[in-house]
Amino acid sequence: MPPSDFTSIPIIDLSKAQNGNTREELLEDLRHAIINVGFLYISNHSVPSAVTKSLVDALPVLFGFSEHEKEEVALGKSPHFLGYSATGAEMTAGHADLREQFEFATELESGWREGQPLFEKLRGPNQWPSTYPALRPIVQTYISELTQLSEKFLAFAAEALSLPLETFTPFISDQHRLKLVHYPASQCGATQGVGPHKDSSGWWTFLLQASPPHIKGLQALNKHGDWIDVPNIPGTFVVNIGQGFEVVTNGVCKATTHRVLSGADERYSVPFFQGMRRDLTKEIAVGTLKEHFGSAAFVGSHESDVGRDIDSAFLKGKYDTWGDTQLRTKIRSHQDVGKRFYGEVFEKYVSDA
Ligand SMILES: O=C(O)CCC(=O)C(=O)O
Ligand SMILES: [Fe+2]
Repeated sequence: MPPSDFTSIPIIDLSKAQNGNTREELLEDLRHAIINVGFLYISNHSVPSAVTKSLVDALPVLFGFSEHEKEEVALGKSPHFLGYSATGAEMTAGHADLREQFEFATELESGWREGQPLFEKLRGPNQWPSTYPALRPIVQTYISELTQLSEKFLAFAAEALSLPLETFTPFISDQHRLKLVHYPASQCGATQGVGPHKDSSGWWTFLLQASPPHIKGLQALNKHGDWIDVPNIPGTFVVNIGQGFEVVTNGVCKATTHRVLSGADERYSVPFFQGMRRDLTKEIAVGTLKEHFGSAAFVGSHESDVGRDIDSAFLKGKYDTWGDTQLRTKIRSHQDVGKRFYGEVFEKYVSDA
């Protein structure tokens, strides 16, 4: 069986890094996971359990908001695509997703000025619900912890791929995004919570499955086309590769397709999308590590892959920077925001194949 035909998701214990004897084992396991699976759990990650618990406890409160309270922070009002979107507002793989979500990001001022690239408008403040002031510190603490964890993880990833620890740091954005997601119980058997996709928001995704372990839903696709369950293992985060990282590693580390099935139980989850620098050009993204990832050390991992072509809107599209591609993706999935705040490029971005 080729190594990429995984049938379960590996668990990487980050505490192994503290001991010289187990560190090599950790790096070897990680190398296998990021080259051959694209999905993994991390345990002993050092994010305090009190931080995750506060966030998990906030979810039923937040999603229990009245329509009026949700409307107060509607994503449709934000040029930065931050806020609440209702069930059915998003489509994946041609079907409406059965989920509602609040999107937050690293808290930033909107400093866009005339003459700057339009994608700089993606940067800007969150919308905080006025009736739930306790939410802001909970979300901000969580974003700050996950920012640190994701940076620490990138250093491990670099080491596992035989690169200097800081290699990936210059690609990281000042803005990371966090979605609080609620999949309502489905009335009619298993339906699409979110359809098959690869994460397009950037580098890596760090997902907290925020419902009890018996509630399943997340699945990853292996090379045989089998859907492999990714159950909630308490105390872990699920980590998966985004399309940006796939591009920078020249396709050696693939963004793995995944989906969520909704079922008889409602489910909560919280993906943190580590952001990629908006002004990153294709030339730098592809060129910087081309030689390293084209070397013989990675040939074995390539050969059984059907699609050596990287399936990336960034590479396929007509836009030169990651920021332009991100803006296009956001406008296409939230056309009301696109029309309202990005009228000058709306038609171009939406009609462009
Ligand atoms: O809810 C989940 O478990 C995964 C969500 C997801 O894949 C996404 O939002 O990109
Ligand atoms: Fe995803």
